[in-house]
Amino acid sequence: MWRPVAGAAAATLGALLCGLGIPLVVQRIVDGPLRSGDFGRLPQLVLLVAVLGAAEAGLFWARRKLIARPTALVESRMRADLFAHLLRLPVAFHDRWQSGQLMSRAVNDLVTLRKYLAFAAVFLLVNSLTLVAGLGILFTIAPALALVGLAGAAPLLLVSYFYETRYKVVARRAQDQLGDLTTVVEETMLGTRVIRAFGRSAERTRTFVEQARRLRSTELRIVRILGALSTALLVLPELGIAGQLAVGSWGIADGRLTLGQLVAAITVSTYLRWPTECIGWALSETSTAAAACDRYWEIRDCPPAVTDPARPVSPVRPARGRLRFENVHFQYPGRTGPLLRGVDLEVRPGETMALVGATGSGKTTLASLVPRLADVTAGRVTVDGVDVRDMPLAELRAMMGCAFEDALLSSASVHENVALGAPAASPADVREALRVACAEEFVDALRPHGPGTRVGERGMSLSGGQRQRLALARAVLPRPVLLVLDDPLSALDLHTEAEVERALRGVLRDATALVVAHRPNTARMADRVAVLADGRILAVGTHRRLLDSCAHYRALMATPGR
Ligand SMILES: Nc1ncnc2c1ncn2[C@@H]1O[C@H](COP(=O)(O)OP(=O)(O)OP(=O)(O)O)[C@@H](O)[C@H]1O
Repeated sequence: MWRPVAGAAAATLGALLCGLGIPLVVQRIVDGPLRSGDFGRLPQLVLLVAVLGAAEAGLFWARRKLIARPTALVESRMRADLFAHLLRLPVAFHDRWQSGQLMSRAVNDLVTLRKYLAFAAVFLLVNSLTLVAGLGILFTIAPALALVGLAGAAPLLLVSYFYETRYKVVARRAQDQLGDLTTVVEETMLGTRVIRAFGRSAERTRTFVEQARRLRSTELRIVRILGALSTALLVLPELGIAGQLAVGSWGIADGRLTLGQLVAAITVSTYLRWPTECIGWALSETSTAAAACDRYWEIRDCPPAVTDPARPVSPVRPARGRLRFENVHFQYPGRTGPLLRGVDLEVRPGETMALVGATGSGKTTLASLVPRLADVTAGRVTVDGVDVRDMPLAELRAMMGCAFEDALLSSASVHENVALGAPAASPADVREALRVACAEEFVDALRPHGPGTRVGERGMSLSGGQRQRLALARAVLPRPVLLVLDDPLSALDLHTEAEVERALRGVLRDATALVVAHRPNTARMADRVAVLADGRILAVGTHRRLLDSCAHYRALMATPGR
């Protein structure tokens, strides 16, 4: 990768040197043929100017071609790395961060970085070298004129520093505001049903316009800063050139300078205006790229909370599926006090345990500790006696099937969605899972391709109950030893619920299952029920026995809608 980068830098340097060579030939023409009237060598010198000009253009073209591939590679590698990292970060991280901010970092900021590496960084390096080389040439042509030019350009350093510090702050603000704007668009598109149903379209539009207005005013500020900077970059060298003309004319009158020296010096100075301007632009791009880098590393530096163990312990083979929570404590970062404070619970091999509790009591959280979507703060969760934190993550997750309340599907086909956890599954396997989840009939009726039909973004072309049945099919497809189902029947009508229940019983017989349950029907289906209250297991028993012995359970089951 470094070869094309070095090649590109060499090509740019060569191009700029060709450009700088032209004034030297011009000096020869003015002080030679034009002065003496002997035009014999003029065609060669003119040809040399043309060759240098053509070489300059050709080398610029080569630079562009050479740099494109490595910078695109850097961009795509960084993006892939960030994406993989995002998937390793804890669920709590994603709950905290706006997805628009993450998207703008994974997409826009990396485009900014690629453009910087492809253009600005190379230009910054090469133009700085050109400036040094140009000044060297100026000094060899006419030291006095070089000093005058330098005096004109020196204040540029101060001016650049002044504007760059301001630009840096505003560039970062613009990138953050772009992230906020992306979030508004994303949330609005995802929540379009709710927004329209509650008549909030006008308000969302106002929010969007307000955010866009803020971004616009920040961008206008950027334009003002860059405008002032580029004016300074244009005017100050011009003043230097004016000074060179004045001092040069005086020198010619005095006989200390030749006309050729003055023309060459002015040509070099004029030529150096572009690198000077370019350095100003490249410095502002450096600030933008630095802000993009900061934003990238802000995410990349977040440590993944759930990682593979240093010394992994393989799950017991053949797995029996004994699931135990031993004195489990859990606290969400930033929350006061633990949510779970000493949960002890055992789910025997092949047993279905329903988990019941008031809203917000921590049922989903407790269930999510099994596939390690989060890790316990204290205590441990074991499968067949092995702490889940000691098992290789892939092996742990391969032995279990999960279905969550929100039944999230991606905009792929039904088959791809169901086979998410078992990509090698055959159409027959998928059909069997669909049968278990009572989804076969509606899936076959999907047009145009039945199970090959795409389900739209987040599966929104399906009803809530249909999505839930597909999520259930996805959980049972690999025939897992352990099933974690978070209220898998909540969006089903009573008739479908009874059907899915019947089919589920078959699957649940072969697996150990922890099922978060809100409805009595789901709880009744379980062998035993655990009641979660105040961060602990209040009671464990059969549905019938708990109805008789546990007032809290009775109250939960009596709540309308359960
Ligand atoms: N990522 C998070 N960060 C901080 N707090 C969270 C997070 N996720 C959930 N909580 C809080 O933890 C508590 C328990 O949430 P959880 O979803 O586990 O409850 P639940 O019993 O499953 O509720 P429900 O029956 O309504 O689904 C709630 O007060 C919730 O606000």
